[in-house]
Amino acid sequence: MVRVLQLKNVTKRFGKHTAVDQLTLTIPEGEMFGFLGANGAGKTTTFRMILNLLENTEGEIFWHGKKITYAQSNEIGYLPEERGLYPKLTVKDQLVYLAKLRGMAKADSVKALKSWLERFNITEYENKKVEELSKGNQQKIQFISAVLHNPRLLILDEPFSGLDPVNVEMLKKAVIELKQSGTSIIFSSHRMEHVEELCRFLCIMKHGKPVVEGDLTEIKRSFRKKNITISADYDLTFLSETAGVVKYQETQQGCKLQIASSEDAPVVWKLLTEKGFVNKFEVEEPTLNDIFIEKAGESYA
Ligand SMILES: Nc1ncnc2c1ncn2[C@@H]1O[C@H](COP(=O)(O)OP(=O)(O)OP(=O)(O)O)[C@@H](O)[C@H]1O
Repeated sequence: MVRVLQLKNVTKRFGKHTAVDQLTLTIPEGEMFGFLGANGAGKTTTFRMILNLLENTEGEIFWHGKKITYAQSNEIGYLPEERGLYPKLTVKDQLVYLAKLRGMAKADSVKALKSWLERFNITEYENKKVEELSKGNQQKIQFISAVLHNPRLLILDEPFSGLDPVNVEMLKKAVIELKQSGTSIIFSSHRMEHVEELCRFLCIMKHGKPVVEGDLTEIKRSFRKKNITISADYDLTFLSETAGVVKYQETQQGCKLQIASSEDAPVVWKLLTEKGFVNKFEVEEPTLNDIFIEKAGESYA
């Protein structure tokens, strides 16, 4: 595995407050890495240190094995959660200017911009001021500004916020294609289903430290199975009162249960079979949302 970026024992303190605490992390090349955490967990602070916008208090950050410097910022694209376009400038002037700051020749940036605008069906906005665009279209422009200079590492913080479902799919497709063409991506989002769909590796932060880290499939396997989907022709509401059942939710075909521990599953099964025929009894892997709630203590349902 080629490592595009490595953080070793990186710490950031603001006065007495430790925002990032001895963080060690590897971002593999050409993969999409989910970087998650509750509000205030230290994600943005970490991004700012990677981008050299903030100095780390302790630890080291490596780019392809060498200490990262400000020069590498040209190889990184950043879509911050706080959007930062100049409202009074036109899309073209602004994006060409930002690409120039990252070392891109004007002719190349104009060409790349036209192709991205076409791809996102917004060619008519090239010479419009940013403030004249809808929120969703501003979001697409901000995305383009992060990718226009063909970065090797792309940091996306809530890239799909404010977009309608059609545009979410459009941006998602663009992100997947960038990954397939070799761009390494750090993806931060509170939308667990997006992370689950897109990321192979992830890290969940809590109070500046990782609490879960690794390959998503392996992470899921290592968590105990606590969700059961049940379908039967008789009334299942008695399960809401059953010991070991933490959550009972009625569905069209029956119910979904969350149990306290995987040992409760055979107990539930026994109770059901005593009552009658069970059409469906499926013990499922936890969702990323379940894992997040358990480990980071916050719900994003
Ligand atoms: N410039 C600063 N000065 C002092 N404290 C800061 C500063 N920037 C961040 N912090 C603190 O550091 C902690 C981590 O903040 P950070 O913005 O990195 O969290 P986050 O994970 O990005 O949260 P969110 O999901 O809400 O964006 C918070 O407690 C925050 O208040």
